[in-house]
Amino acid sequence: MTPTYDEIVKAPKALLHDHLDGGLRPATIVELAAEIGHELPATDPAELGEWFVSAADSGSLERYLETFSHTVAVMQTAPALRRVARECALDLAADGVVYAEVRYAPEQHLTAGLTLPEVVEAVLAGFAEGSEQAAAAGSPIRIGTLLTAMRHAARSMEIAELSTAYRDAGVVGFDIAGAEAGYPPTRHLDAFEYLQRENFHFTIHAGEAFGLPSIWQALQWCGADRLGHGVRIVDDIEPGTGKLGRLAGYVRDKRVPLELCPSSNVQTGAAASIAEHPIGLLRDLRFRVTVNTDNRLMSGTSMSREMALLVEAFGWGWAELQWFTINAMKSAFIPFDERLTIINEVIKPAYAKLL
Ligand SMILES: O=c1[nH]cnc2c1ncn2[C@H]1C[C@H](O)[C@@H](CO)O1
Ligand SMILES: [Zn+2]
Repeated sequence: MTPTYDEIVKAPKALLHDHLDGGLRPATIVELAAEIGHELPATDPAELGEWFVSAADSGSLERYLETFSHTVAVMQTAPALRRVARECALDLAADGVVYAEVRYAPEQHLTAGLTLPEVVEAVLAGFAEGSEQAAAAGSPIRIGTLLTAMRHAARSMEIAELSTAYRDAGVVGFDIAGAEAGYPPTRHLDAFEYLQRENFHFTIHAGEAFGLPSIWQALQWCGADRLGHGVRIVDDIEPGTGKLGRLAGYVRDKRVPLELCPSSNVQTGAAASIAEHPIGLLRDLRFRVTVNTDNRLMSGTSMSREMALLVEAFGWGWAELQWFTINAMKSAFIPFDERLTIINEVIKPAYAKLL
């Protein structure tokens, strides 16, 4: 039986790659912008939502990223950050996401005078509040935070230290994001080496707008646990035969998790369409594939919508959706026993009824 969108919403899902500043409710942006006098391209929430999707639909990562100036602008105070985080937890839970790792770059939220710890604490408080409300409403969700450093900037060591300082308070990992071409991950090698010495976890946006050298550096120089996107690994797979080059072989053999984000890739030009997205090939070749939203606002999407699009494009069923979900849970940055509990007590029993 082909899973329908409504059925997919009800099934438990796990999400590893979602940006806090890429998932605001349009109505919240309108309210927060009015409070601080920030000018928006539209003040009607529905229109604003459409504006984000069409502006992000740009064919280039750089232009896609320009849309974040409006979301980041309204996330500069503790109450605003807390609200955005609370609503993020509620929206993900309402979509049936039971485990999510949500990321954002604390260094982008300092323009009104907050300190880095104040930013982190406001977001953690918002996630805690939202998760409590979601559980009370019957949709429990566990949220782990990833702190991102911007790859064009020079604060990665500071953000890495901030991540480990809050590791027992809900921060489960570190990431770098932003324009990829011209900003290789090795620029931040000191931060990654620090995190390795601290036995901490990190993922790196790599292989999205730039190809194999970026993936190779992220893994072999920086020691990334996972790849944010990583979709360009297909450049190391021979068309037709599926023969893997050395790097693709390494990624598959080591079960390196790929945080694939289909709709986002179509918008930035990393994939021509959902149907032509390399996720089909990567899944057939049994890479450790996960499905993610990246930026729900900019893509007008949700975890359930991404899965429904894949079901439609590739004819996949519950077996594949369960596989993606378990892959994500296996690749999460929370402790092994906690991952196993979610797999065995939440995910498997629910999919057993659907399969
Ligand atoms: O897909 C992406 N690639 C690179 N950078 C991204 C992507 N989505 C969001 N970002 C950036 C813009 C945000 O302001 C920042 C932190 O979440 O991360
Ligand atoms: Zn991303």
